[in-house]
Amino acid sequence: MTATAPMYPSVAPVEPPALLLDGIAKTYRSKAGAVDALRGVTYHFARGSFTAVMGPSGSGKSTLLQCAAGLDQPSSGAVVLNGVNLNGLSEVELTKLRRAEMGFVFQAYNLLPSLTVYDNVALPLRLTGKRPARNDVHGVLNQVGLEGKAKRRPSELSGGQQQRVAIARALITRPSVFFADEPTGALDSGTSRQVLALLRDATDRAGQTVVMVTHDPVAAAYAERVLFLSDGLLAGHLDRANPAQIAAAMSDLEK
Ligand SMILES: Nc1ncnc2c1ncn2[C@@H]1O[C@H](COP(=O)(O)OP(=O)(O)OP(=O)(O)O)[C@@H](O)[C@H]1O
Repeated sequence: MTATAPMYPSVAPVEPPALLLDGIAKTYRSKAGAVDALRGVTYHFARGSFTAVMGPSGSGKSTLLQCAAGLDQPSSGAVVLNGVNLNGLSEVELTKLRRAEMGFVFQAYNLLPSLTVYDNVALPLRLTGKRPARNDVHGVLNQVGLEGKAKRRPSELSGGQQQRVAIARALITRPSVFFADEPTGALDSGTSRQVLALLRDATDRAGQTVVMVTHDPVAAAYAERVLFLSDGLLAGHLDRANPAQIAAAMSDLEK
């Protein structure tokens, strides 16, 4: 594994990174005491990159994703998305930015059970006040291989199909950054491959940026870079690694 020096560009890049984490730290305080979940993480995620984030349980992966997506605030440091510092935004501005620029794919698909597949996919556009074009909705359903399922309800679909609806819903706004937290955690290996291929495609064909937290070395191998977190800090990275190399690095970290 290669040590990950803070990836703060020494020369100004031609365009800002899709996502910059600038020294983010997060301390959770409760009656039981304080937990330093992140202890100063600096990293830039290049536009069009697919990065997996791995690390032992409790190393701070979910906290990193939550802070990066503006769902939680770091205790210190800054998150900058497409040149916009999230710290300076009001809750309303943050919600707007999230709806316009970010897509979310979680282990739990978070589909609305009473809506059809079509309406679930169209929802993010309706939330931004736009009238979804039928062709766009059918286009993303086609892209995820579910063109025949538009009128179904989520409960009538398999887990893998539901996750593909969730991906279609994330694709419809053409977000610049996708955040995925264990997107294949509940899926069998064949279905996982389809879902990961869709995320890979988002970076390769559409230049979108994917940040994916996973425990699965096979899933992580779809990313060109795997970042390892340990105890709230970046512990290193692997580039274009295969699942065996990723698993070996993980077991070293867990020793
Ligand atoms: N809301 C919270 N309040 C207090 N402590 C928290 C909270 N959320 C997370 N933590 C603590 O912060 C640390 C990092 O947690 P986090 O969930 O980010 O780790 P993780 O790497 O995603 O773990 P896992 O792989 O088990 O999901 C852990 O010690 C955890 O117990």
